[in-house]
Amino acid sequence: MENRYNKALLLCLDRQRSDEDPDILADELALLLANLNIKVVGRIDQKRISPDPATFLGKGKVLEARELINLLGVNIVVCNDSLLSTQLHNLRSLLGVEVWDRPFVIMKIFESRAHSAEAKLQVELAMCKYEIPLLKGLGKQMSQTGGGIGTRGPGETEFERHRRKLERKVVSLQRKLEQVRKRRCNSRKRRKRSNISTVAIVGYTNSGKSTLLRALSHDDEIYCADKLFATLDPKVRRVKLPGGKHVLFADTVGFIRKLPVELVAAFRATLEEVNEANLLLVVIDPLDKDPLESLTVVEETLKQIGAASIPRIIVVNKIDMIEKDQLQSLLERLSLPSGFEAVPVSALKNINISTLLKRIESSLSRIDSDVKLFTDTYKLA
Ligand SMILES: Nc1nc2c(ncn2[C@@H]2O[C@H](COP(=O)(O)OP(=O)(O)OP(=O)(O)O)[C@@H](O)[C@H]2O)c(=O)[nH]1
Ligand SMILES: [Mg+2]
Repeated sequence: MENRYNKALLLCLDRQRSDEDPDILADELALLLANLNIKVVGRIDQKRISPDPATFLGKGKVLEARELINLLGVNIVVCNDSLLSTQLHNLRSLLGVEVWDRPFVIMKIFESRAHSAEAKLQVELAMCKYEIPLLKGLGKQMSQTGGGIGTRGPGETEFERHRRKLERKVVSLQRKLEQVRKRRCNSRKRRKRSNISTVAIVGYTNSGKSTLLRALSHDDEIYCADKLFATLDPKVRRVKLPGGKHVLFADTVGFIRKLPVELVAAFRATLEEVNEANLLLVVIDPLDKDPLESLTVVEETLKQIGAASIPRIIVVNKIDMIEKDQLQSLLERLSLPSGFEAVPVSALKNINISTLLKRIESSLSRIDSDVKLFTDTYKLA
């Protein structure tokens, strides 16, 4: 776990877009950093339509940041958005401390959680893909300014050499991951042949997906924890539904606002499990600052990975933690935009799990009969 840095200053750009609440984004970034044992000690905000191309926030705000860094003993600055290579390196040299952006923070957490060979490969690929564009142009910039960051850094050729090394590594990692994809693809094909339906459990990170898999499968070995991205090696469990039919429940890697594209691409092998599911359980955490906005993020990510058209059941989890009227109002707010009826449960306290199983069973049989109707019509045509 990263502990070289422990006191962070946030640089927050408020683009004033209605779908982005700057406070939610900043609080979430602080939580992400807390998962790396880094404490946020200060925050600088700026309302701007777009970031400053050279320094992310404007020059005045960067000077303000420099003062705060000295005053508060900050050793890392974190921006609440993606940084371009120029912005990253300018900020590092102007502020004199390490600078990260939000995608990098998420990748550092993934890196710290990756234990299996497959998860490690996927995170390594994402890291390389993230680093390459940051190195592009840096060599030129360094040679023009006559050195590296500060006065000592490597010159153009060294950056170029490093970039080429990373590019070769990407090719070799992609080759290895292709083998993983093929293996997973074959096991999915076997499952399909055995005619067993798969239900994927998706949702925001820490919403209780793995706990729900535990409750559905009665397998206490499944790893659950109060931390972001606890699951990077999702498990699949076979469960008997009340009517006697068996299904497979597949846990998945959690989603988050602005999940780095490099990670989505690298975790393709894992995320393909979602694409091929017959039904999705979309888990919502009512303790979230804005559960509906989190649901929108999940829906957008599902679209991004090509799983938007899979039928789904919304599962409002952790109902043991909220009042009845709070739940009622959430259920009402959910039914309108999503058009799906939601099932309230507590995965931890085993509340309403049997109702959920019945709902899953009836949804699957409806899907089966729709597929049959489609196939029969197709055969007749
Ligand atoms: N009170 C309460 N806590 C719950 C419930 N379900 C899950 N939790 C807690 O929420 C935290 C996260 O649970 P996980 O099941 O690991 O969440 P996840 O969605 O798999 O998280 P990631 O794998 O990190 O994306 C744990 O501390 C669980 O004990 C619930 O129904 N009630
Ligand atoms: Mg999990």
